[in-house]
Amino acid sequence: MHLLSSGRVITSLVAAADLGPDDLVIDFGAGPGTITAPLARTGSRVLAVERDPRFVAGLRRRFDDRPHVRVVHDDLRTVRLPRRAFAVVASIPFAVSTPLLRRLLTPAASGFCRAELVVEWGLAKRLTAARPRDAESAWWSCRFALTMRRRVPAGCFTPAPRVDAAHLGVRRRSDVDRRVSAILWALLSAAHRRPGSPARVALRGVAPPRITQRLLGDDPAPEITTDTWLALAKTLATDRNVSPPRGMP
Ligand SMILES: C[S@@+](CC[C@H](N)C(=O)[O-])C[C@H]1O[C@@H](n2cnc3c(N)ncnc32)[C@H](O)[C@@H]1O
Repeated sequence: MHLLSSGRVITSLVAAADLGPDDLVIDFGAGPGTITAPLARTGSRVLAVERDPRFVAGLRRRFDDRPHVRVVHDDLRTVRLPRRAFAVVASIPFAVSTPLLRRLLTPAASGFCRAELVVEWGLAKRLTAARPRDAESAWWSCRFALTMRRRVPAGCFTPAPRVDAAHLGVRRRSDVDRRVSAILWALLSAAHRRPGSPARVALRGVAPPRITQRLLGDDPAPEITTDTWLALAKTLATDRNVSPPRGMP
C-alpha cells in the first residue's frame, strides 16, 4: 500500500477541489486520513470510505470530534453513492482506479460533479489524450473535462510505487445535456463497433452523411478528437428531426 507522504501534493489536491461548507466530498480509500484531515478543515461534509477495518478504527478515533466527517466501512466499488451533488478527492490503489472511474463517469445521470484524483501516470495520460482510443474513454472525456494537473513522482508515496502517478482533475461539462449525451452515446457505440473503418461510414443510418462527412472525414473512430465528437453530437442535437436514441447507461 502506497500512502501519500508529500504535503505539497495533498495541499494542491485539496486546494484544486475548491470546497466550502455547502459541499459534500468523498475520500475513497481514506487509509490513515492523510487527505481526510485537510478535507475536514474546509468545513465540507466529508465521507471517508475505507475497506480495511484497522484503518476504519483509526479514522473513527481520529475524527470522532468532527461531526461533519463520517467514516464509512465499505468497498468503494459497491458503496452506495449519494444522490445529492458530490465531489471526490482521493488517492486510491491503482488497481481500483478504473472501477471507480466507471462508477463516477459512466452513468449519464448522477450526483457526481467533480474530482481531484491521484491515479497512475499512464492512465492519466490515456484519459487526457486529445484522441480517446475507445468508446468508453470518449464517453467520459466528452461529458467531463479531464485535466492532467501535474505529475506525482513515485517518491511522493511511502513506500514508493514502481511507477509515477498523476494528479487528475475532473469537471462535469455543463454544456452537455441529456439530449446531447444520448446522441453522443449512439454515435460512439456505432463508430467504435468497427474502429478500423472510417467513423462516418460506421455511422451510416445513425447520423446524416452530410454532417458526418464534414466533421469526421475519413478518420477511423480512435483518431477523432473529443472536441470533434462533441461538436458532432451538439450539431445533431440542434436538429429536431433527430430523435435521441435509448439505451444510455
Ligand atoms: C494507496 S492507499 C491511500 C491511502 C490514503 N488515501 C493516502 O493517500 O495516504 C489506498 C487505501 O485504499 C484502501 N482500499 C483499497 N481497496 C479499497 C476498496 N476496494 N474500497 C475501499 N478502500 C479500499 C486501502 O485499504 C488503503 O487504505
